[in-house]
Amino acid sequence: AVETMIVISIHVRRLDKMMNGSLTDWNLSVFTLDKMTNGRSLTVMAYTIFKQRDLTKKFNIPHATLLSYLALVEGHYNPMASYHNHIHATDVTHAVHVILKKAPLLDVFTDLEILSVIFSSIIHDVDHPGLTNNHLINTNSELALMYNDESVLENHHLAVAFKLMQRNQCDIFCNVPPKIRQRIRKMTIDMVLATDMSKHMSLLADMKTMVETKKVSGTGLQLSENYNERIQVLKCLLHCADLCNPAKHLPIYSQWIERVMQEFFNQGDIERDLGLDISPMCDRHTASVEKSQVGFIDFIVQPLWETWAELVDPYCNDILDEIETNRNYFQLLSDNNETSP
Ligand SMILES: COc1ccc(-c2ccn(CCC(=O)N3CCOCC3)n2)cc1OC1CCCC1
Ligand SMILES: [Mg+2]
Ligand SMILES: [Zn+2]
Repeated sequence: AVETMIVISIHVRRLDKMMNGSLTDWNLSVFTLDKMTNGRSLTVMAYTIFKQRDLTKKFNIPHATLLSYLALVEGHYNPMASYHNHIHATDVTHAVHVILKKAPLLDVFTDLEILSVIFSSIIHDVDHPGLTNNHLINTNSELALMYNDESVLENHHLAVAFKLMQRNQCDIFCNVPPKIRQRIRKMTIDMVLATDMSKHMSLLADMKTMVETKKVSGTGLQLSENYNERIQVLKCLLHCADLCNPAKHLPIYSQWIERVMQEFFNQGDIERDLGLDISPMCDRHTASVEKSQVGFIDFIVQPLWETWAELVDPYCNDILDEIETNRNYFQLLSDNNETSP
């Protein structure tokens, strides 16, 4: 473990130097970062963000404890999952960090809220089996049995993350007063449970309601002290970051598509072998990758990011433009596949 710490701190220093400033570059390639850090991109990214935001000092987090916990969590992401592995967590953590740096959010959230949403992004898919909630439910899995079919994966990610914190020298909140610890835990549970796709439509509806009321005030984002209002925005922030692939340059976005389809097709293969109905977009023999992405963007990603832009950050147009560019690219591919045999 000691040599891990030394190696990681070398990467952190190198990353800090190399990335200082460009860590807020939306189109940073986490794939390159992961190669550079020998598969430790989550620990290096998270540690660097904690340092840059002074969270270790503000919450009295011992450095060795932070590194131990981050390395432990990173090691509990599933390397066999082509999409839901530690690199996806690096990507979402990085996206949360960059979104929080956007002008209209700079003075909105407290240090506690910032710590909580960054912590949530780090752990939000830990020990993901590379299968969907529906699959786990339909196959009577241990996880579905454990969580009574309700947000099965998301409950599991949370339980694993907090369980790992009980390991020796891994309690990063050891110097945080109990009431504050409880508040971090509550916010983290609320945010990670909200990454369950089955909550997407209600989350979006609540966000649209906020946009309506906010339009009345007409200023930038003014949040009240009300917990429910504040956590609402943080849930959307993490959900947007979780669904940020179509908002990236095509070479990056394409790698994520390859990975998620590999995971989906693997699930479809299992379902075919079990004689179950094959989940939507999971049949490698019939799925249209391009058409699926156009639908994903039109029905989920674009409406979400458009609402986010209205609520939080009118200057989100570069992200909305990227989503539209990517959408049109896959629409074109899909049309061509139709015409040419
Ligand atoms: C790069 O492509 C994707 C990137 C991310 C997602 C995606 C959807 C929902 N989430 C949030 C987590 C979740 O609930 N999932 C995880 C994915 O599987 C469905 C349950 N993430 C889907 C993507 O493509 C799908 C395959 C063709 C169209 C949709
Ligand atoms: Mg998830
Ligand atoms: Zn995720």
